[in-house]
Amino acid sequence: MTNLNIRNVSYSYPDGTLALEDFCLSISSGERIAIIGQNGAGKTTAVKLMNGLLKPTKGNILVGDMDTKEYTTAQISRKVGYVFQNPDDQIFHNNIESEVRFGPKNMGFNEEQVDKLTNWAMDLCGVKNYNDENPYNLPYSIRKFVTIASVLAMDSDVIILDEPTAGQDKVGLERLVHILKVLEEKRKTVITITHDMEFVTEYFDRIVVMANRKIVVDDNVDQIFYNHEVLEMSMLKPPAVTKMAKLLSLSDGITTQAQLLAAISEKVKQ
Ligand SMILES: Nc1ncnc2c1ncn2[C@@H]1O[C@H](COP(=O)(O)OP(=O)(O)OP(=O)(O)O)[C@@H](O)[C@H]1O
Repeated sequence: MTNLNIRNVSYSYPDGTLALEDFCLSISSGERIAIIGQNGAGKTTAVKLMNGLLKPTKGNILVGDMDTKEYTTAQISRKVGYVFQNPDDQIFHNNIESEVRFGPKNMGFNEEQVDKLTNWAMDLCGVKNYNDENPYNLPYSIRKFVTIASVLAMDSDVIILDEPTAGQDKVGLERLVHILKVLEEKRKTVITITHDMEFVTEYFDRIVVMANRKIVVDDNVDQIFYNHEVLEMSMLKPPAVTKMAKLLSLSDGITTQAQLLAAISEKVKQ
């Protein structure tokens, strides 16, 4: 069980760019959160701070009772795993199994545990068949699943996925949804950054909307996509399901396909 507490955090990159300003967020163990918002809002910076890759310029981040400023990135990533937006920024072995084994091995798991975690993660992410391949010879979508497997194999309590649906076809999306279900069963905390609103509404409960280095809203899905002011401010487009529900003059709060179908069949009955 690892809670995250981000307290009044600001972050400036070495060139002076202020990417995050007075950012506050508390995440309880087991939550499923999507962070959304315009390009450059500070989403990736925020999650890199949660996993200790970056350290706050001001304020503090507590991962459980560990202040990220007092621990190395390797120590924090035992609790918070981060799957990079671009797999090529993460992969550094020329063989998939070595890539996936690296994390659990370095975390001090014994050989048997490393084998078990590596096999489980490679299987779940569908990359076992590519075992002996050099990851760089594989398509982008598969490379992304290699990086997801590498993070899952570390068995951290919190898993952060940066744009996991980017470049995925139907098969990839189905695999991703299956992975999310398995993580939910294991009561892992899942945080995703995404521009894919269908993905947000179907699989996440709590939405954090960012704009201009700050959080502008932190709420449930239905509260966000029916709030015109928030949509304008954060330049978000509501999911197709919500647009259709509005066109059909159905009740507010419809964000998933199941809700849309239920509302239409209710209307037909009337
Ligand atoms: N290494 C860096 N050095 C300097 N500025 C950076 C660096 N990385 C990001 N920035 C800047 O920090 C701000 C926040 O960037 P960040 O990547 O966190 O935003 P984001 O919301 O994740 O954007 P996107 O949706 O485009 O990925 C932007 O102005 C960006 O240009």
